[in-house]
Amino acid sequence: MTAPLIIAVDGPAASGKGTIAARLARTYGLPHLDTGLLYRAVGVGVLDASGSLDDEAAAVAVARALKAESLQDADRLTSGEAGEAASRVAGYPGVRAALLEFQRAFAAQPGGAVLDGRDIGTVIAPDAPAKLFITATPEVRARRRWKQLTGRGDVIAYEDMLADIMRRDERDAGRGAAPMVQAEDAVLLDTTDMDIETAFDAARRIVEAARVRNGL
Ligand SMILES: Nc1ncnc2c1ncn2[C@@H]1O[C@H](COP(=O)(O)OP(=O)(O)O)[C@@H](O)[C@H]1O
Ligand SMILES: Nc1ccn([C@@H]2O[C@H](COP(=O)(O)OP(=O)(O)O)[C@@H](O)[C@H]2O)c(=O)n1
Repeated sequence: MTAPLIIAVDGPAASGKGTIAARLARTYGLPHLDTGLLYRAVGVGVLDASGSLDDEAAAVAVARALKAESLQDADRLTSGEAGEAASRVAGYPGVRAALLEFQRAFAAQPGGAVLDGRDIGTVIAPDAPAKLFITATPEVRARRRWKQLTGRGDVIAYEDMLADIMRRDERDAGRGAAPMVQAEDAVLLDTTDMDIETAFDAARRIVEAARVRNGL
């Protein structure tokens, strides 16, 4: 029996990792988990309970009680407020520990899986045969996220979006618990000058090379 095809897709905000991960999942007929949604749901859960994002115990309690229903409100979870709250609670080791098993189990499905986030290649699925680290300049990423959010009616200035993204990058890369970092064996894909189609083609070629290398 061949080993399962686990595809780990990491990278900073609005680099295009979710878009690429979803398309890879469709291409290979694999289930896909956007792990950022888990952290976003915890952040929103703390805010909804009128808790403080500085309160680690409150965030851990929300993470431990997380249910599938908490992942349904796509509009709320993809808001700028949710992204900011997510990156605040994601720094707490207790929150990460509470979400670890679910993600590991998802990655370990017999047929394989695609997961995207910040620590998939380093912590959740360190043995994944295919690992990508998707990036782009902060300016291009801010432009993409600004277009995405204003396109659905959110009101935000590009300059504020850029500041949000840079602050979140710094927090995600600088934290002690599972910081955002390219895994040693991940392939870097810089999508700054690529449209979605070009970026996806490049990602698919990276996965194809990994399949050949691993006999999958
Ligand atoms: N290469 C690209 N060129 C232009 N827009 C892109 C590209 N990749 C993704 N996008 C768009 O940018 C936004 C953020 O992409 P997404 O995949 O959600 O990023 P991430 O998961 O890294 O936060 C989406 O609106 C998406 O359609
Ligand atoms: N595997 C993951 C996924 C997300 N996160 C955190 O959750 C926040 C939101 O993640 P996301 O992937 O939904 O964010 P975007 O890249 O889509 O903006 C990130 O800024 C990280 O702080 C994490 O710590 N680990």
